[in-house]
Amino acid sequence: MARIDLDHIRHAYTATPQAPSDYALKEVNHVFEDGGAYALLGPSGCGKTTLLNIISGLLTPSHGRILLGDKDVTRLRTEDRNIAQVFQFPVVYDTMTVFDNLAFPLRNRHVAEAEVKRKVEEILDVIDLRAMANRRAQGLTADLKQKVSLGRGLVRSDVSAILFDEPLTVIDPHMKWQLRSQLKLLHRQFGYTMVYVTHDQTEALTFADKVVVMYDGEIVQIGTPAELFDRPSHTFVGYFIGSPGMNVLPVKLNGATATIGDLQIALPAAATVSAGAKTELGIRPEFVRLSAEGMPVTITKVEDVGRHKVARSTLAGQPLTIVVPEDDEIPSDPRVTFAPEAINIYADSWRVKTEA
Ligand SMILES: Nc1ncnc2c1ncn2[C@@H]1O[C@H](COP(=O)(O)OP(=O)(O)OP(=O)(O)O)[C@@H](O)[C@H]1O
Repeated sequence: MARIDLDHIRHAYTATPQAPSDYALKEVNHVFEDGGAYALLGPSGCGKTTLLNIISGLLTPSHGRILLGDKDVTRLRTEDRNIAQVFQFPVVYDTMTVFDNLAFPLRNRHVAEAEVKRKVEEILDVIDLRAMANRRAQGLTADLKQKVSLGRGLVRSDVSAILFDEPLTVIDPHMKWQLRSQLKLLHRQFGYTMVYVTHDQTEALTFADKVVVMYDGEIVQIGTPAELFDRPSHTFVGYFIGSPGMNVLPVKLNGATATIGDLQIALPAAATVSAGAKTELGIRPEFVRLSAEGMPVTITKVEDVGRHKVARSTLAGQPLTIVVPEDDEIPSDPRVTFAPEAINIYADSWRVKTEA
């Protein structure tokens, strides 16, 4: 396995890009560590597939270099990059048996037949298809075929990285969870470098050690699920991760005080921002406390979602979502306080350090 070095990568699909908006990838300059499990997460069109295709070699970036380990592979074809790929839809050889499909990448590299057998049987257990090993792939359902594709991606242990492009799209919902757990287990066992594209946050958060959040052609944060939840680097991360997403309120800043309308909110420490920046305060609905004390809110709607209630309200004319513990009553004169340690401050959408 190898680390993946994305060295000032930019990509435009147009021949003569000029404005930043001409670039599907604006500037990606990050390292994916050897043996890390990374999920590329972001909304449709943010550039996930473009980045994955640049790593795999299906696409050559307009600018920048890509290194696998110490080797510059920017100009190498996919076949010469030593990576395994699993796509959204199954790629199997219909006339071959399930066993032979899995054995194919190994036999292609002249692995000894005893080792082929050992490895294929191990993978058959992972994808739970041992009973079908001798069946032709042709007659299998789409989700079984996709399991075979997944297995083929996992069968070689000498690859630099394994890339997955929304591989569970065609898999039954209850199977998805099982396969995801299996992938995670395999990752722990063998230490593969894995990059997994998805637009599903549950899938990303359960699969990956590090989630790479992309937005509008940029990586806006790489972090553990906890880091993305507690300290979103960009307001988009706050909004995209978590359900409901983070509240983002326009505020004026003065040292360690944020002002919204006539209300003042004490910050854990002073936030320094450049003059003229758009300043906002982020607070997750879980850390807004509804009480008899604090800043007055107007509750507009309460949704009971089982484990807790979600109250939609307005604070100084701005929308504010509050997570209310299931057994708590909504007070008749509702007020809120913000847990100070859970407050994040943003200048032009990027987080500003406020820790003392
Ligand atoms: N072959 C192409 N030619 C021109 N533009 C493209 C091409 N492929 C992608 N794009 C554009 O590049 C941007 C990024 O697309 P990309 O497919 O990488 O996003 P994505 O995050 O993978 O989206 P999705 O989740 O929908 O697959 C989009 O604006 C898309 O329209």
